[in-house]
Amino acid sequence: MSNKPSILIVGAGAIGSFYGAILKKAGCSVSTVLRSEYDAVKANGIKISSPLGDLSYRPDQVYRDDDTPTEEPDYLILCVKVLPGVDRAALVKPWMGRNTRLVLIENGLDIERELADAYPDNPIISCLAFIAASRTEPGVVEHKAYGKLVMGRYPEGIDDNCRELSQLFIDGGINIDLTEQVVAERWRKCLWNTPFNPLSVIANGADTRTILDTDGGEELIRAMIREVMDVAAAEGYPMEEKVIEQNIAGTRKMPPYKNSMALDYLNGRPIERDAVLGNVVAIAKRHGIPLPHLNTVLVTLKMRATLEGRD
Ligand SMILES: NC(=O)C1=CN([C@@H]2O[C@H](COP(=O)(O)OP(=O)(O)OC[C@H]3O[C@@H](n4cnc5c(N)ncnc54)[C@H](OP(=O)(O)O)[C@@H]3O)[C@@H](O)[C@H]2O)C=CC1
Ligand SMILES: CC(C)(CO)C(=O)C(=O)O
Repeated sequence: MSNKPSILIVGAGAIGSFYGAILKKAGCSVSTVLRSEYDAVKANGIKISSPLGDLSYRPDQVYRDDDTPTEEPDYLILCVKVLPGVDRAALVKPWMGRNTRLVLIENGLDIERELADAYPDNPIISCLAFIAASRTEPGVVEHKAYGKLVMGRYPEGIDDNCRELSQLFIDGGINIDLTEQVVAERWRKCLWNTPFNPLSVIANGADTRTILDTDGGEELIRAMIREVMDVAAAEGYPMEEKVIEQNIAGTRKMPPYKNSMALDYLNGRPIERDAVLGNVVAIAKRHGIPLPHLNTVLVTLKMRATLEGRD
């Protein structure tokens, strides 16, 4: 029996399956809670192709989301999409032990609070994933590139749990940046996600190159990034002016890329509109900051959702 911590992944899609594989490589027992992909994973395990090699594995236990738990994990890693109507606190409830550390690997802003309120005695580790990965079939994941996690205790600090978990990820072969200020890092990541992800949906799943090369596209992205920066600054997270050009230049260096929201949209799955954009607009309203570009995109997405019968 391994003396490494036990891991339970709730929501083993692209991200959960990949980071589960990394912890499996590091010698942890890794179990999964699944919904639609239960049968496929139970029968065949999880198949992952990756530039890091074949990361396929069989989870130690494969649970359905309505199973009764037989174990209390040391770390519960939550990787479901952050969607309205999905009560993440209720979703993890059966699996949370008294000593379970709750780890979020999910996009969006202000997404920790509901879990911190529900589990005030369990440490929460918040992570930002810089990775390109997607599900191609049930139980099959394609990891295309990158993989770094930025990780810190929520709402701030770095504790022994962060140190232990980050070391396991490093042992499994990925880079980790530990941060004392994970909320600031969420804002920093949203400088990219909040403009690019929703805009790609409005533009029918456009990739980064199309967005930036379309006449007026780069200018629009620049204006949207600036709006996110204004809100971040009002929340106490000012950023240097140069990050705007750094985000644009960094994106131009990448091959044309469809972000996770574009892929959700193209595959007919719900999009994380509110976690990535709606929450930024709501926070701006509290500060009385006008966001002409971001608000236009948000309202347009809402109109679309109404027409498609999704809201
Ligand atoms: N993919 C990427 O490259 C990146 C993703 N992210 C972020 O990571 C997070 C996860 O994204 P990703 O892995 O791509 O998403 P996926 O859609 O691939 O995976 C989400 C998983 O959650 C499962 N799930 C949802 N509800 C439940 C439930 N009630 N019980 C059990 N499982 C459930 C889904 O199952 P089902 O199939 O049944 O719906 C699915 O397996 C998101 O916040 C995303 O924004 C961040 C950076 C990059
Ligand atoms: C930053 C990026 C593009 C990849 O990590 C992402 O967060 C996404 O695809 O939503």
